[in-house]
Amino acid sequence: MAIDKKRKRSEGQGKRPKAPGASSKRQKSNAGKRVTSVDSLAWKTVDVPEMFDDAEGFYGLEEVEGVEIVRDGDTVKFMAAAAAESDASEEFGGFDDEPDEEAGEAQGDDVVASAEQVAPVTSKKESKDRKGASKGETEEKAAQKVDAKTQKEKKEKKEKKGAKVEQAKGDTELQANVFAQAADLADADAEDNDIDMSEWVPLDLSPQIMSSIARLKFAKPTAIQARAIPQVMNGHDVVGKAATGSGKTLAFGIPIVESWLTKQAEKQVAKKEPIAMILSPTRELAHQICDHLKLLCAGLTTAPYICSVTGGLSVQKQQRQLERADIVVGTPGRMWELMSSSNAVLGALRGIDFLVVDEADRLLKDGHFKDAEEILKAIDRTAPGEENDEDSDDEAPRHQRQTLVFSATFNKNLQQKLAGKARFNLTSDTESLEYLLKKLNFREERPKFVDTNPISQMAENLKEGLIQCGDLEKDLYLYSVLLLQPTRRALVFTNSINTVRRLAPFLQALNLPAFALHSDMEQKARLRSIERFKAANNTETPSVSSSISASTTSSSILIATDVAARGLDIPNIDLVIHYHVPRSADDYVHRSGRTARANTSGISILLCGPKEAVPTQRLIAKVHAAAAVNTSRSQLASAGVGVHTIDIDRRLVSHLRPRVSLAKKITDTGIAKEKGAKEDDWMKNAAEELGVEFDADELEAAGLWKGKGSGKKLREKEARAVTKAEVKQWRWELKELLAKRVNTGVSEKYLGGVDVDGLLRGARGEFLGQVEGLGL
Ligand SMILES: Nc1ncnc2c1ncn2[C@@H]1O[C@H](COP(=O)(O)OP(=O)(O)OP(=O)(O)O)[C@@H](O)[C@H]1O
Repeated sequence: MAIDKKRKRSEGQGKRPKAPGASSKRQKSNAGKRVTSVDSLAWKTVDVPEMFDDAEGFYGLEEVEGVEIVRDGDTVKFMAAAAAESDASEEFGGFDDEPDEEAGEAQGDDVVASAEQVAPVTSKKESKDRKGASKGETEEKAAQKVDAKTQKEKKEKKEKKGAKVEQAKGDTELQANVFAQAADLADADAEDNDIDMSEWVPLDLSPQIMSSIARLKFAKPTAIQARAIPQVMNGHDVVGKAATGSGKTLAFGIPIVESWLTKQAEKQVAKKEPIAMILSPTRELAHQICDHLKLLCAGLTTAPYICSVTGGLSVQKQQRQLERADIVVGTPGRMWELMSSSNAVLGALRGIDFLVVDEADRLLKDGHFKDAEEILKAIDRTAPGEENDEDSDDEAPRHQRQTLVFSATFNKNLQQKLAGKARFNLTSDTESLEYLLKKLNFREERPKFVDTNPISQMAENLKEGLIQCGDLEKDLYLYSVLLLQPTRRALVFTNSINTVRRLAPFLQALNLPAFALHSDMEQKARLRSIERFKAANNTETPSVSSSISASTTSSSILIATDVAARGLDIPNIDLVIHYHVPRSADDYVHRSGRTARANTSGISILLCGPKEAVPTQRLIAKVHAAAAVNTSRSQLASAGVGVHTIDIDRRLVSHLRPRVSLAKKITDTGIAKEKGAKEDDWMKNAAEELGVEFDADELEAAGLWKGKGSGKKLREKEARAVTKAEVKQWRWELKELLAKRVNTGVSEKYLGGVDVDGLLRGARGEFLGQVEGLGL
């Protein structure tokens, strides 16, 4: 008998499998049975796809065997053999047994015995139910499965369930978004049939995956998916290059899940070992890939368990998740930490079928290469403790696993090297990117190189603009752009953490909803910032209206360092602003790629100060070089290829200047005071330790110097001297200014019909005449 203790939810895809042995008439005889309570029965969690099992099994569904329901007048009784009762037996129906101290231990065996007993009696029904549960599983196999359930397994299951509940609690923050999307998917189920999936057919995917893709409403594969998926499914190593936002995650995700499903169907998954390890350069991207794959698997009857392993979150929890993972997504640092501290984990990861290096050009350099190198070395070792000799890498055995390397940017040399067309030049610099690429130890001599954007690296519907401004005017122009270019979400990139720390409160002072993201923040705060940025979604896109006030601008703004440049897939980012010119052309491509994703459109704007002019020119030339070679000058102009110079209406800018000055003064004062308080604390502690008296003025005088940075020090000192009353006054003035509307949209030719004075009086506004938007 299977009883749904909780209300059943629709499984989403196909019929939910019935619990094995479901039948109220399965027992022919009541001999040896007694009346018991529902809670005293030996309930077992229903075996379910792992990903749904995170919190409480299959939506909390439990089953019990060897029990008969007897109706006695208005009362329903449950007749069970002692074996089918749990150790938590209690008084029911006049029976008054002492609980057996060892019942818990005996219970498992008893249930197996009970299942064996009932199997022949219920075989017909059971077999029917099982057909619904898993394709082609025979009655005999089902019976064997029941046999194999030892008490040990049950214990493990219980422990696992505890761990799962804990994991689910801890992961709520990370998974909230996925489950919200999953709920939407469930609602969308009914419409699945409307989608024409014919363009996916040549990829020869399984019906389960096709159905999952249909649920995501992806009617056709993107170019990289269409070209890379068959190569991966045919067992090749693949190096994939495609524009930002073009669906690279599923280009490797779909074949990995396919492979897992095949193994599962062929019962090749003997013990719990991951089949894929996906390395990502940033924590946020790792979580996102994990969520993305979970979403793909949300409709599968049996799904792989996917987990993320990243810094900043509980190591123990991730260790537990890793032990049961089928697909692991992680950042190299934490991944190596877990691998190097557990032989079991290390051993399991040596057997992976797929190694994915996402954003490879970034992951294999920066601060990640050391850990990435350790990981690569460790998974190629043949036995624990056996080190590969770095000098004899050529002889390292080619592994059976497939290596998949993806990014939107690979420089030309690197492309050739990845494609096996260039020789490696291994000199003394063993920490070079080339060296690490060699370490990838591709299975094939030449991986398949799939390049879907050989000419332009930029997303197709991206418009690029450049605003020239003074070095000290960037705040003003940033604010002006945010007002003039109404967006649902805007992402502002800076080159320094300090600028993020300053710009977020600066924009907040101007009543704009700004959030900060940088690598110096606690991981939970980082994730919270992204969640808030995503949540504050004003679906109404404001247009350049006849008046500008704070309410007409972006519904949310994220100020970030390059930690947000790679891979982040946040819907409805319409605008990317480069507050500082990026350090490299590749950074520009990736930063700009946070907008205009998946065939949507977007704008990327560079704020360029005089000092940045030369690097900016070089950067633009590099990014658009290939396009320029293949396109005539007039074609370039008409097609909008390249970066357009934007002239912002100077009248508007000068009207906004007083607000910006006030907001800047308020913010700088706040930051200087906070910093000063911290420094004072530090000095006090140091003085205390030295046993001397702390005199702030004396110390400050001693610390004054006239060299580099002295101007900043002086400004900070002045800011610290500002009184609370002064700050209060500034705030009041700023409030007044922000309450004013800047009337911009009344075209001069209509002035005759407009009561301009009234308009100005009523709105306490300032009339600027017609102000165009950014003109992009
Ligand atoms: N076949 C498809 N049809 C429509 N949308 C898709 C398809 N495949 C993926 N997408 C969507 O496109 C968006 C971008 O995908 P993804 O994040 O994988 O891009 P990417 O190429 O990895 O970008 P980046 O280079 O910035 O990391 C995602 O929101 C994803 O859900």
